[in-house]
Amino acid sequence: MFERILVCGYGNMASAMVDGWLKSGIPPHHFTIYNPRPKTVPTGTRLVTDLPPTPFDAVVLGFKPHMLAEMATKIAPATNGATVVSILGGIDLDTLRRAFPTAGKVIRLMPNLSCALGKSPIALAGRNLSDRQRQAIEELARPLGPIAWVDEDRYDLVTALTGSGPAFLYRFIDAIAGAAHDLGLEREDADRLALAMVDGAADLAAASRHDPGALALRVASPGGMTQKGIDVLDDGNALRALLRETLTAARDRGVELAAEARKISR
Ligand SMILES: NC(=O)C1=CN([C@@H]2O[C@H](COP(=O)(O)OP(=O)(O)OC[C@H]3O[C@@H](n4cnc5c(N)ncnc54)[C@H](OP(=O)(O)O)[C@@H]3O)[C@@H](O)[C@H]2O)C=CC1
Ligand SMILES: O=C(O)[C@@H]1CCC=N1
Repeated sequence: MFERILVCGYGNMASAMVDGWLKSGIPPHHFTIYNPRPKTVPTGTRLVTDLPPTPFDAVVLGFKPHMLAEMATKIAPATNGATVVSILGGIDLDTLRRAFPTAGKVIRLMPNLSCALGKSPIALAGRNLSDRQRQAIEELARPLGPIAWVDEDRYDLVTALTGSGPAFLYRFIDAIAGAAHDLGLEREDADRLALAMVDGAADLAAASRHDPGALALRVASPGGMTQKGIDVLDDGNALRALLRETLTAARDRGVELAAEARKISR
């Protein structure tokens, strides 16, 4: 188990992870949070604006991918012998290893914001890990949500699905509420009803023995209202095609981010 954890960069994602870890019962004094500008951090964690000279078991990279080269130099001493855990979209294991040559192991961990509730799928990738190292990583990841080890050649696709996915879903909720408003509902009512509908539908899908495709058929009575709406989404495979394009664009941006980081780190 990692006990001395340095979190580098404390923005939207890293703060959601710390919230998830604290909610799971990990003692707050395990966390040192490094951010160049002061931030409000949870009680009992330690905020530093300069890196302390103390060693760490794990260093979580919570900054933006384009900062990798600058940060690698800055935080190098803290990564000596530590497990580096990167949430940086697109940045591959080879680039991370070049950036942190004295780290113990380098791991990719892809969360989403739901890890604050312990409900984010967590994609993991790493190489040549002993059983003990795997176990330590899994113990760190599990409080944030269900974990899956992923081959690196599919990692950007998984990132598009589970890391970026909440943004696509939020857009869907916003769009269906917006459409209901366009057709005559008060916007506030439409927002509230759309969110409650998604909340219940997601819970039901998670608890159901039926897959979402089959559940859709259980909603749609033959010859009824829902089927007419589904026909619009299915016409020319419109929804599926739009989402394939969406995931492709997000996935391919990961490849570009990795290429940009490799250029900088040479
Ligand atoms: N947002 C999301 O849902 C997800 C994000 N990610 C990944 O998480 C990472 C962070 O994204 P996100 O949280 O959205 O971005 P944010 O902009 O919210 O967070 C970035 C953080 O880095 C800090 N920072 C800036 N400069 C430095 C520095 N020199 N040293 C240390 N910290 C610094 C910023 O501090 P300040 O605020 O003071 O500028 C900020 O706290 C990215 O690599 C992204 O790919 C992965 C999965 C999902
Ligand atoms: O937008 C991004 O690049 C990151 C990766 C997944 C979610 N946010």
